Amino acid sequence: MADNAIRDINNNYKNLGSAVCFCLRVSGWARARWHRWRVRCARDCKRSPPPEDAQARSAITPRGSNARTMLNMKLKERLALAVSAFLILFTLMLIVDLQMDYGISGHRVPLHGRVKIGDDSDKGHSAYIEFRKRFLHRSNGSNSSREFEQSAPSETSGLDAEPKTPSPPVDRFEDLQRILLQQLKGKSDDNMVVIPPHKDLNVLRPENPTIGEMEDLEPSINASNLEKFQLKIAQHELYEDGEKLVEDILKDMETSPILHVEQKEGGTQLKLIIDYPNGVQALFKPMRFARDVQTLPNHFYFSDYERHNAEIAAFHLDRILGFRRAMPVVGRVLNMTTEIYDVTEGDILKTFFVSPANNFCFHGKCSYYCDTGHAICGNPDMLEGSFAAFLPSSDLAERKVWRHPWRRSYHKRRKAQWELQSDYCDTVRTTPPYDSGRRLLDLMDMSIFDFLTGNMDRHHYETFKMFGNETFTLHLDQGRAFGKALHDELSILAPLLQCCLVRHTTLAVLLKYNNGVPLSSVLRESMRLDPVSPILWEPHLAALDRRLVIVLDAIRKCVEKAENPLQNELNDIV
Ligand SMILES: Nc1ncnc2c1ncn2[C@@H]1O[C@H](COP(=O)(O)OP(=O)(O)OP(=O)(O)O)[C@@H](O)[C@H]1O
Ligand SMILES: [Mn+2]
Repeated sequence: MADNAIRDINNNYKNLGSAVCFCLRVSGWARARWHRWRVRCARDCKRSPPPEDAQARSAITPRGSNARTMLNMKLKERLALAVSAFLILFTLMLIVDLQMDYGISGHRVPLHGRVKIGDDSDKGHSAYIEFRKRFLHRSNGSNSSREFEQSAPSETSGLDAEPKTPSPPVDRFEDLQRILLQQLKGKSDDNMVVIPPHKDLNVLRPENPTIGEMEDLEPSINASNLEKFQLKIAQHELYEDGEKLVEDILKDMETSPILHVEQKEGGTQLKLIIDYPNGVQALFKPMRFARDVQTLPNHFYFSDYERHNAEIAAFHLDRILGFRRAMPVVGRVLNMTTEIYDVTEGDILKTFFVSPANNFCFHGKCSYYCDTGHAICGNPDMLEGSFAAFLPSSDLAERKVWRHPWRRSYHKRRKAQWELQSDYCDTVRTTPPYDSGRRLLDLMDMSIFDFLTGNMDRHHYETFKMFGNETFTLHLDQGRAFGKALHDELSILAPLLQCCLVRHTTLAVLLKYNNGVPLSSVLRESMRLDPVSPILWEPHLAALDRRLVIVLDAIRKCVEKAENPLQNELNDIV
C-alpha cells in the first residue's frame, strides 16, 4: 500500500526529472545553434573578421573574447542562450524548493516548525487545535505514560512487564452515557456529534447481501473453511458476531501443512503468500524483532519496520471493538528450511544465507529493507510470523482502492492538506462518497482504531466493489501499528477531531470498556490462545486503556463545542 504513496513521491521526482530533461534539451539545442554559428562565422563572418592572432589572444584574454563573441551573436542566439540559462536556474530553484520546502512550488511551511494541525488563526473552528492544547497542557503534569517512560528502558526490556489491573476509571463519562441513553429512548436524535442508530446504515442495514448471494455461489461439499468464510462476507461486515468459521480458519492456518511459498509482489516490505492444501492461502509477515522493540526514535512512520504481532493484535482489537472489518490473523512458528526454503523457488532462493551467528536468514526482494543488512533471520532456523487469511481473489470479489482523505504526506518535511487547514472536514464531508451514507462514519471508526493501535500508516483503504459505496471499509495492513507504547500520537485522531462525528454504537463500545472490564484485559484474553502468545508487550496494552480515555475526552470536547458554540468561541479567544 505504501507503494502507492512512494509512487506519488516518485512521480514528483519524475516530473522534476522531465523538467530537467527539458532544460537540458533546450540548452543542448542552444549549444548546437551556437556551434553551427561558430562554424558559419569562421567561414564567412563579415561583420567582424577574426584577427590573425585571434586564437593566441583568445587564450590570453578569454573575457575580452567572450564579450566580443556576445556582441557578434545575433539577437536570436542571445535570446536562446538567455532562455536556457533561465531554465537551468529555474530548475535548480525547483530542486532546492522540493528538497527544502522553501515554498516556491506551493505552501510556505516552516522548515523545522513543530507539527501543528490546523491554522491557529482559525480560532473557534477547530476542535482539534483546542483539544490538542488542552491535552498537551494536562500531560505536562501527570501523564501516566511519563512514569513509564522513565521506568522503562528505551528499546528493549524483555517481556517481564507484569499485567497490571488498571485502577477503576476516574471519569465514567456520565455526560456521554446520558446522550446514549437519550438516543435509545428516541430523544437527542439531532445530536451533531453522536449519530443515533436509526440514522446509521451500519445498524439499519436495509440490505446486507453476502458475496455468495451476489455471485449466486454456494460453497461446494468439500469447500475449505476459508472459501466458506469468503462467500459469507457481507456488505456491512466481514463476518457476523460469533462466527464460528473465524476460529476454524485460525486453526487451519496454524496447523495445515505448507505446500508452497512465494514472495508477494508489490508493497514495500517483504511478505510471503502461503499455499495450504485445498486452495487455502494466507499472507505471511515475518517477525523481525522482539515485542518490546519500539519504533526507532529517528524513524518516520513511513520508514518504520512492519510488526507481525501488530497484525495479530489488530485483528483481535478490531473484533472486540465490534467492527469486524479485519481478516483473521494468527501467529505460527515455521521451520525455515522445510516450510520456506524447500517449498519456494525463483529469485528469493538466492537471498538465503547463514549469518555470522549461525542463523538461517533471507531477505527477498522489495523496495524497503530487503538487503543483507535488514535480513529476516530464524533462530537458528525457526521463524515466527503472522498469517492473515486471504481475501477473496479479484475474480470473485474485486476491491476498490481509495486514497484516504487524511493521508499523511509521506515526506520528511512536507505536510498534508489536513494538517494545514482546520476546516478540512468541511471539504471532505461535502465530497462524495463522504457526503452521505456510512463512509465518513467508517473513517471516524478507523481513526479511533488507528489511534488506539498507534498506526500512522493509513494512506489508502479498500472496499469491495460489488457492494458499491454503502459498504464497510476494510481494515487492512496494520503492520506499522504498536510501534510506540509510551507515546500517544494525537494526530491520528485528526479525522474525529476535525469532523466531530462518531457512531452511537462505537461510543457505546468505548464507554463499555472504559467503565467495565478494561479494553486491555479483554484484548489480552482474546489473544491468549494464539500460538505465539503473548502477542503484545504489556505497555502497549496499558496504552490502549490510556488512549481510550483520550478518545472519550475528545468526543466530550466535540459535544461541548456543538452544544455551546458561542461559549467555546469566547473561551478560545480568552
Ligand atoms: N489478507 C489479505 N489477503 C489478500 N491480500 C491482501 C491481504 N492483506 C493485504 N492484501 C493486499 O496486499 C497488499 C499489501 O498488503 P499490506 O498493505 O498489508 O502490505 P505492506 O507491505 O504493508 O504494503 P505497503 O508497504 O504497501 O503498505 C494490500 O494492498 C492488499 O491489497
Ligand atoms: Mn504497510
